[in-house]
Amino acid sequence: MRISLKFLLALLLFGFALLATLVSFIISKQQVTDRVTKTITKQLLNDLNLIQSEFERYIIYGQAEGISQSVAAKSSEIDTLLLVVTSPNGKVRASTSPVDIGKYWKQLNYEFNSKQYQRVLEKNTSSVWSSTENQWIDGMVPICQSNFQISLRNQQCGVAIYRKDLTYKTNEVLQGIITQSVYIGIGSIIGAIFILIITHYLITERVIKIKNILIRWIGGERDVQIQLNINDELSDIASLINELVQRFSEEEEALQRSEQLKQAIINSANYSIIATSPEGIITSFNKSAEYLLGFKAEELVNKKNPEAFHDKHEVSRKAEELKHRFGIDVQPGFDVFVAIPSMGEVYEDEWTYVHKNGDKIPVHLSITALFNEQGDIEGYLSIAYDISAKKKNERDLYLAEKVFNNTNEAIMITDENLNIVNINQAYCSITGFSKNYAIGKKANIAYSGKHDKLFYEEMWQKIAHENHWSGEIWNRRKDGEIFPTWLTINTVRGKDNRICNYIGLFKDITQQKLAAEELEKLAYYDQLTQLPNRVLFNERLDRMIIQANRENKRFALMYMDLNRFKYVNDTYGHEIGDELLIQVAQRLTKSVRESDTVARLGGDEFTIILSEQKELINLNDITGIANKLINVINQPFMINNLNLYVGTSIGISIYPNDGTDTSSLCKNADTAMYKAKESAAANYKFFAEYMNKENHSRLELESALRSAMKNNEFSLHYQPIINITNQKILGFEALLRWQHPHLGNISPEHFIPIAEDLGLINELGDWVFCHALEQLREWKTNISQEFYIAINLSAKQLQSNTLVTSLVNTIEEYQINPQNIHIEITETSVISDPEMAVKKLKKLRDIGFKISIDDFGTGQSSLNYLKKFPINTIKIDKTFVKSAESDQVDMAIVKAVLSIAESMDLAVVAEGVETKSQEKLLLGEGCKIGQGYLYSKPLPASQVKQLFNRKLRLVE
Ligand SMILES: Nc1nc2c(ncn2[C@@H]2O[C@H](COP(=O)(O)O[C@H]3[C@@H](O)[C@H](n4cnc5c(=O)[nH]c(N)nc54)O[C@@H]3COP(=O)(O)O)[C@@H](O)[C@H]2O)c(=O)[nH]1
Repeated sequence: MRISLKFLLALLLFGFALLATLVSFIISKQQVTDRVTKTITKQLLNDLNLIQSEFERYIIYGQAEGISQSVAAKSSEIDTLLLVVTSPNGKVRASTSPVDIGKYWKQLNYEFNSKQYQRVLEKNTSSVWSSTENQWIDGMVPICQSNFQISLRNQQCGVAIYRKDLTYKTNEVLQGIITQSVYIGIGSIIGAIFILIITHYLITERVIKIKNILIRWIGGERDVQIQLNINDELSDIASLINELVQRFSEEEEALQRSEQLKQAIINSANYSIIATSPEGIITSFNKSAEYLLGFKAEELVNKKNPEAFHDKHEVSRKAEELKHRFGIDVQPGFDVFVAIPSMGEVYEDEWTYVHKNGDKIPVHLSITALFNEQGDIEGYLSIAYDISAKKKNERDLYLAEKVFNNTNEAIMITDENLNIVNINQAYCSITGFSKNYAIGKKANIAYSGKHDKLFYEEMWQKIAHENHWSGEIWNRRKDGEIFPTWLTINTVRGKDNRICNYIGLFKDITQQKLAAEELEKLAYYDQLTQLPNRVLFNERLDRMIIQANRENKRFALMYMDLNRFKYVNDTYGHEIGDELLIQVAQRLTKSVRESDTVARLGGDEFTIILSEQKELINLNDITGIANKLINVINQPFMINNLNLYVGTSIGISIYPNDGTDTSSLCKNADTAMYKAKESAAANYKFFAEYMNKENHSRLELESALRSAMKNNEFSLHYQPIINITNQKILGFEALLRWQHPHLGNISPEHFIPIAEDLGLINELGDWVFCHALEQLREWKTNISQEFYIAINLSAKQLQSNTLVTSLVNTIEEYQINPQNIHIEITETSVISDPEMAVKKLKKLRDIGFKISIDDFGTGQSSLNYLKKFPINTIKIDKTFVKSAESDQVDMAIVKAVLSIAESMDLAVVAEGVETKSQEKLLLGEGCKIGQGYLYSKPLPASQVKQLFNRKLRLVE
């Protein structure tokens, strides 16, 4: 039970006041009682003496009634309780209580003391005594009847018994004492209150103040101070407390700082620090532990270790290990961690922590028990750090050792002076040197001598600067064989950055090199001719341009393809074609210098880079080389007992005149080659700017051609085909004309190839076919004479899958008999796919169309065609007709054609008959049909009708 000081003080003061009052009252009361008793006793003795003398006088003088009167008088006195006077016989003579008179004194019920009575009589003296409870005082005095001369023995005496009230007097005095005590009590209380007030201000209130300040201080307020206004012992105590508090605060602050420092150290430690209670409850969990385990401290503090972040299987395993290692009984659980620390030793082992995300982290764990002064364990401290890197290093080292010993690549480790420190098994196997032999020797034990001093100087310079070198190097085996390797050298530097080791790693690349060479051949060389292919050609041309540019030189590039190669290929098969290409490659290579590059770009296309040594290339030299090349290619090729003839066309571009880059040089040489092909005169051509202009005008034509059809710029002209013997018109050849609004008349020789290239030829061909048939239908209604229309089909048209259907649809549409249509094809148009051409032409012939071979003799003419193809007519090319008179060969060709045609029952039309003498010559050789300006130029349809009305031979 808590009693406040204030209350206790008040209680004590008031208690003390009451007690003092009470004690004073009791003491006063006793004193008063004694004093009153003494006074009354004295007074009683006095009264007894008076009574004795008075009553004995009454008796002596025989005035006994005086006794009764005196007794009666006494009874009125306030303190008289009783006055009895007895006679010598003991009977009551007088009494304050009349009823007693006459009674024997013993009979009276007043508790008289009989012994005192006897004694008073015997001794003749008065006697006084008080009642047991001090209620009254009895006094006895003898009352004798004789005078004083009478012997006492003979005297006859009674007794006067006088009882005085003590209580009255006592009460009267007590009343005063009580009043006095009340005053004392009140005074005491007032005094107590006063003391209490004084005490409150001087002590209680200040003690409470001290208490409150202390409470605030305990509550955490450190800047509070006890300020007491009176300078006394309490203020001394306050000062002492202030000082104490001050010191305590300072110590506490220091402690806090030290705690914070400790916590900061713990938190900033790279180690995970976890403290637990002796039972394994986590009490502290530092930042590193949070980082390592992914848990926040508040998630694990108060949780039981090891459940939180240990793998229970590992815990069980470690328990078993501890049992075996130390023979101690360890339960799987917290016990595993503390079994050794609880014996006062540090437990260290490798463990696996389980991160919050489930990751396993290998750690080095050490656990120490924390003992208090009594030697009891207060808890445990576990310090752990992540050893993943160490583990990885160990693994890496293990792997490195495995790799070192098991790799197929040779490894050599030297010290900084290039003394061999170690070599692996692969090194021994590749070089033949044993470990025992190699270790301690210099790194160049496998020196091949194949590289010069500069090579090694550059290599070591690079290693010194870049710590690394790799490249191809030749080494020598123990048996002396040298072999290529791909070597990598790395340096190992110490902490002071000085080289402490070199690591050389190489593999035997003999096979790789062979394969690479093979690959290079595949990549850079044409497999058929072994000449550089397009890739290598481009590289060399690039290099050539760079070199020529640097040295301010010129060089020539030749583009060439073979004439009639396709014919050979198609006629004799690919094997012959391939062999021809091989021989061409050989001849070309032999015809130029080694420093020149002869390349095959594909098919029958070859290029030659003439790496001119002189400062300025001599055009005459190039011409000479071109002629030489043409000449060697013109020589017959003997393949499989066949004498094959092919020619070549060469286009030449010169660096830097005709281009300063590969693309323009190639393009221009190619253009020149096509020009050479077109030109009958020379089989080589230097590129000239005009060729580009021609190319430009081709582009212009292409664009114009695309819109010509819808602009109605095409028309057909018709040239009659004449029976020379009677000058009658047998038919007309429909010839396409293109009248461009700005470019004027454009020859079909120019635009037909372009239309083929642009894919417009089928549309254009259909247009020609429709218009020619429409015209024929019209003529048929107006002209009675029977004649046919010859219509030209280009090679591309012949390849079209819809050709036959399209022609059939058109003849049906215009109701024309196919017998009246002569389809003219050239030899070259069937060459690309002769089988397809035969099939199509047979279909057309079966339908009823007539087939003519145009320009016969100019292409790869072959009697095979005449035999295989379903031909009705051969048209001898105008070049033969033109020069038949002057050129015997041409004349022979004309004759041969006429003879073959006759034997095969084919009609022959001589083209380009311009003169009468040509007509005569042809007629003389049996050629009965002609076409040419001698009879008529190609005319528009409107003028054709007149041809029937007047004599032919418009051109003389
Ligand atoms: N696929 C198609 N080819 C066509 C078509 N129209 C014409 N052509 C072919 O274009 C080439 C050039 O034709 P063209 O300029 O019309 O020349 C023809 C005649 O004008 C010309 N000729 C006729 N007689 C003489 C002569 O006495 N002397 C002389 N110098 N030239 C003459 O010959 C060309 C006809 O030759 P050919 O076709 O070989 O019978 C030409 O190859 C045409 O085939 C067409 O619609 N489609």
